[in-house]
Amino acid sequence: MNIAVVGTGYVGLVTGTCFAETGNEVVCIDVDADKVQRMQQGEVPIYEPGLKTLFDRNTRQNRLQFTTSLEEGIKDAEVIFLALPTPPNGDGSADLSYILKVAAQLADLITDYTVIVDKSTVPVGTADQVHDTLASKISPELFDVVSNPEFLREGVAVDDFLKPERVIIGTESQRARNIMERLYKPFVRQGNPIYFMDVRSAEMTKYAANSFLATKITFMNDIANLCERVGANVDQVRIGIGSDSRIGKRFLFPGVGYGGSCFPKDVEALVRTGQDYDYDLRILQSVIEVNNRQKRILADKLVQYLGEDLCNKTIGIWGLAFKPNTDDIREAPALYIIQELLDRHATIKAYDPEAMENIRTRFGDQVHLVSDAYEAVIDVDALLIITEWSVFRTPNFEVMKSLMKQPIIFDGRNLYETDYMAKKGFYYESIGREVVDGG
Ligand SMILES: NC(=O)C1=CN([C@@H]2O[C@H](COP(=O)(O)OP(=O)(O)OC[C@H]3O[C@@H](n4cnc5c(N)ncnc54)[C@H](O)[C@@H]3O)[C@@H](O)[C@H]2O)C=CC1
Ligand SMILES: O=C(O)[C@H]1O[C@H](OP(=O)(O)OP(=O)(O)OC[C@H]2O[C@@H](n3ccc(=O)[nH]c3=O)[C@H](O)[C@@H]2O)[C@H](O)[C@@H](O)[C@@H]1O
Repeated sequence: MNIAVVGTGYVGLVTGTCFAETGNEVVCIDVDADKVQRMQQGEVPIYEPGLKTLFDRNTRQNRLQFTTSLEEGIKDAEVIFLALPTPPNGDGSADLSYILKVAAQLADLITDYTVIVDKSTVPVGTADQVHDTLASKISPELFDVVSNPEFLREGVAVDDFLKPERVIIGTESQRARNIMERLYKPFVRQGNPIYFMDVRSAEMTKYAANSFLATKITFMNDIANLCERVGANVDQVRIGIGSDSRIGKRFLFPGVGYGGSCFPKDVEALVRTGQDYDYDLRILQSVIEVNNRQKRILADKLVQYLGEDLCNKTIGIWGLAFKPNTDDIREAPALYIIQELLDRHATIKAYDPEAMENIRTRFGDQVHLVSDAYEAVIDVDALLIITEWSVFRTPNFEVMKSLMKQPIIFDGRNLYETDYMAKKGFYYESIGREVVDGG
């Protein structure tokens, strides 16, 4: 099938590449000329495990192409995926201008029946707006607008796309349904379902899923903070509740708050949708509040221990990306923690396996970026662990102790056993567990 994907970010590029992998002819379109040129020259502009292999294979076989021209890109397309940004407006609502602008452009270009797919995360009613935008210029016979929200996670995006637990397709058109089914069949071979539903339910499913997951994490962060106060260990509590299949083991890891380009904006946008319909989503309002507090918790712990003024202190940081296996720093807790430390005049040394370029763009030389984890602890007064990259899980603590000015660790991801850290001679604070002082 001929497919066009508009927007080649994390979602668009993975979507386009994976559809090429199953034999479709895919053209990816982006307004970022530099990005398009890099992709045309064989460079994958984002870090996403497994993507490069698929990208190379499909570009080599000419099933995956790139252009800045919408007109050229959609020329033969039966299906056009919109994988465009939907960033938050000032009031928390989703900015639909990217989507509606492209929809208006498509209205001037479509001449044969085409399925337009909202792949971006968009509020309930957006597919109707896209439909109306097109219908203001061309006959509704010439297109259907489908909602097909994406559930991939960054860091495992290719795997998630190739083996989705479910595919959600919102459409009332049998013709569009048949086309979408044909497209997705290769990905649901293992018996995972495609759920067809009405467009508004599909749009709502995406926000409900992200908001539920954000709530689950935030609930655990709240419980963790209480565990610290009552002398319980949140890791044991997590195992204790997670073995109840009604609760489930996954997404119960407490930490430094959820970040990323989606949970924060999507929870805000759903609250906003509630307000638009005179309904207060009170649980989600609390989730936002608790998460904002949690993002600063590691800095708060540090300040409580080392004092308010950090001007003569050097702080090491391990992990800058909002989660492991990505270079993405959008809404990463590290951004908030770094800003807090800078406001308190600390010197910062930081290491992340993939996200340092993005941090450099954001903070310039205010943060000393170093080339490995051990370098980031040389002469530091304390180390903060913000992202749970595998490389941080079993470091040589003897070497660390010899390099650090003081053996003090604030671990936002509970990577180590507290008893062990005490035995190794560290002052060690983590999330929802006892503080130990082996010094
Ligand atoms: N990043 C993720 O893990 C997931 C994101 N989503 C949703 O998917 C959508 C896209 O997200 P990302 O891929 O992360 O965004 P992104 O910001 O990484 O990529 C968007 C791309 O669209 C391009 N673009 C902007 N205007 C354009 C135009 N007029 N024509 C062509 N290209 C244009 C940009 O240059 C950029 O390359 C958002 O709605 C997001 O909420 C959904 C599931 C997962
Ligand atoms: O709509 C989206 O963009 C995507 O948002 C999330 O994916 P992603 O943001 O890539 O990453 P997650 O693995 O969900 O992690 C999000 C945040 O929650 C945090 N988290 C996650 C799990 C956990 O147990 N604890 C925890 O603090 C992570 O550290 C991270 O900051 C969802 O998991 C995807 O299903 C969805 O498609």
